[in-house]
Amino acid sequence: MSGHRLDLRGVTLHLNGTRLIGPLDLAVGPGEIATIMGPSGSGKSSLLAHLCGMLPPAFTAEGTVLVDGGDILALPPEQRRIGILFQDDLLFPHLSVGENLAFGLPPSVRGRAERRARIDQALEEADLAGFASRDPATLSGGQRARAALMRTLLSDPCLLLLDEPFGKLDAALRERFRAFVFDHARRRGLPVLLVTHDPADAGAAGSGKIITLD
Ligand SMILES: Nc1ncnc2c1ncn2[C@@H]1O[C@H](COP(=O)(O)OP(=O)(O)OP(=O)(O)O)[C@@H](O)[C@H]1O
Repeated sequence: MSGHRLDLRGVTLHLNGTRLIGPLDLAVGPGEIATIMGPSGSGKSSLLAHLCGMLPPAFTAEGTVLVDGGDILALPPEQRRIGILFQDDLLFPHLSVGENLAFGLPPSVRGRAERRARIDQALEEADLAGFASRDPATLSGGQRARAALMRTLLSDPCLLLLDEPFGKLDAALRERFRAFVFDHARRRGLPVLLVTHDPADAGAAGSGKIITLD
């Protein structure tokens, strides 16, 4: 299968000079989902922030992060082509659903018609055809969650980071949205790092790659 690969080599984080994480070694192949678990404060979100180039100043880091064999830590954050999804969908409330999705599109996608076509296709894939002009507040939790994922995927990422994205959804919705996210990651060949407290998420991920921080 074509797609992207993530390799963490000796990734270590220190917080105020004390080791918090690592050294971590992990290889995640195209469409594979690795799970990061561990108690509150163990550094799960900080690991994702490090990959994105958003680590707060109290932290220092060592090790290498390769995407498709290239060292992404050498790149500025905006060039790393990372998609991230949080527990809160973070849709902008003052913009329509379509305008929210437009934020995901890279500037290289030019022209009104092309941008509109990409957004409409994403909405269709998310079972949200015709929702472009809707106010996000009028969507159900599941619809908002799917719109947020599509906004992330429109940026054409090489890597998907998920920080408890299923945490606030009720059980039935959680399972459906999880399957939706995993399916999209697999079809696009995206390696995924999933931060979760729920062992059921790790089971559903199916890779058996579970990193437990302590
Ligand atoms: N901006 C910051 N400056 C200093 N320390 C921070 C900062 N952000 C987080 N920390 C500390 O870093 C440690 C790891 O936090 P992090 O949010 O990565 O943990 P987590 O495992 O994601 O926790 P949770 O499950 O509660 O979200 C904690 O001790 C936290 O207090």
